Amino acid sequence: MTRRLLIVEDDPGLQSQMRWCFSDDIEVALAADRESALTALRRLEPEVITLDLGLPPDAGGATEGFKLLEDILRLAPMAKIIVVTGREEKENAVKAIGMGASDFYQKPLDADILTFVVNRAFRLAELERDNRELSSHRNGTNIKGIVAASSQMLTICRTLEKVAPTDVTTLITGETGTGKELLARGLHDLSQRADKPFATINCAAIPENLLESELFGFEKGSFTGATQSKKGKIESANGGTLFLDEIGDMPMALQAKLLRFLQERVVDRVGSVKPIPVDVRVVCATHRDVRQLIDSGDFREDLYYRISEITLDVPALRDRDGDALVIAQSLLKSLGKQMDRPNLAFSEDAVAAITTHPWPGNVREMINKVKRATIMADGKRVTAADLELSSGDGEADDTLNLRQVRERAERAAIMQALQCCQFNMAQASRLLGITRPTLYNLTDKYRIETSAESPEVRQ
Ligand SMILES: Nc1ncnc2c1ncn2[C@@H]1O[C@H](COP(=O)(O)OP(=O)(O)OP(=O)(O)O)[C@@H](O)[C@H]1O
Repeated sequence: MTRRLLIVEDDPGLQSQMRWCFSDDIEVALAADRESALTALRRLEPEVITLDLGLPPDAGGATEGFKLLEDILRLAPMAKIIVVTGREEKENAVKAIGMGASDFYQKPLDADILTFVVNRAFRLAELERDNRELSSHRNGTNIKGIVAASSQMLTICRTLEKVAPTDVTTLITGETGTGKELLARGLHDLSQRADKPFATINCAAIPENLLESELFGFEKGSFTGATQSKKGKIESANGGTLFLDEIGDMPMALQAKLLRFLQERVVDRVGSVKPIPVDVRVVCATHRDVRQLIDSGDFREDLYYRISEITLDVPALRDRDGDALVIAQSLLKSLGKQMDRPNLAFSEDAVAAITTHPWPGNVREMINKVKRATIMADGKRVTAADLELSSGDGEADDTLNLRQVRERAERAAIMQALQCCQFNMAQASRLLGITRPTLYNLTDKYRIETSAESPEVRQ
């Protein structure tokens, strides 16, 4: 890959001396003032810039150089800037480093030292780039099954990774299908309890009269039909994690019993007076607004404080910037493989529809739609109609602001171009009419996978 260097120097003699310090494998652009430097910056997108602070109209001072430094830091924050100063200008060099320059070089020119400093800056830029690529390939998270690119979801994942090794009782809230159960499993998998049981109980799915014995177990003869004693879910999770799904639907009478368990860490089986100590980590989830349930008298406030030592509020899919498309791509890939239809790709109208649909059923709704589309698609293109979505145009949310609209359109166009070119960056950048470095910057910005090998979604 060609390295690109911008030399900003107003002295023509020094310009050509510096130019000849670098071999052919470095593409060099020269600029003698702020304006031409900014033009070259946009055109070349250099990884490294040498910047003489003494530029016209203040060739004897450094005001113009500092203004340019600020511009570059704003326009190309990843570029490595080496400020070039005179012997007596140590203070300016220190100030420039403080502002964000990565290194400085003092005149008079010494070819060996200059090439050394510049090569070191290139190396640093490359390492940082590799690092960014690695973290985007890691898909930003260590949580199995979670595909996420949005800052909203990545923040949740980072918090979860911190909370997982502790034993704090965690409440996960969010709309249906947002991934609460997946995150609860993630908490378990990343904890020291990972090789112990993960027991789940859905408090809304079990009739009230059975829930108590399901949770706490029962002794033989404690009720008609109890022909032998049985452990409850809490006991069966001993050593591991107990996941109480839809905790907001737990009947009041049981809430009191659960509270006692959380306080004393013993269970009383139905029909027994002998408390049994149990060591479990408790994770709860609900799609309901627990505060409202407390206000309406349907949920105990003291229990709420017990279960929400840490709360993770999982945002709806429509509120995560860019996740819908990344998850849809991942689903298409894994479902395509499962259904023996590899190499399926979304058409332009499908990309637009995925990005603008509000996804009231969140990822679960998306799984159903992509599954259907994988079956229905003719040829290799999956259209909005295959997904049973209208094609996006005119459907955009009224609340969208111009920046969001622009970003969504930009992301959709990039995804489309990458798919058309089988993720060949050079071809995709030509198709989009931008330079390859710009395309890399945009894929970094939107955390778009730049290879066809994107991670997969579990169903
Ligand atoms: N970020 C994600 N990446 C990939 N798959 C996801 C993601 N979030 C959820 N899923 C998938 O979506 C489906 C629904 O997720 P999950 O059951 O965890 O949601 P939930 O919030 O617990 O739903 P509910 O409230 O209805 O119980 C699952 O198949 C899950 O694997």
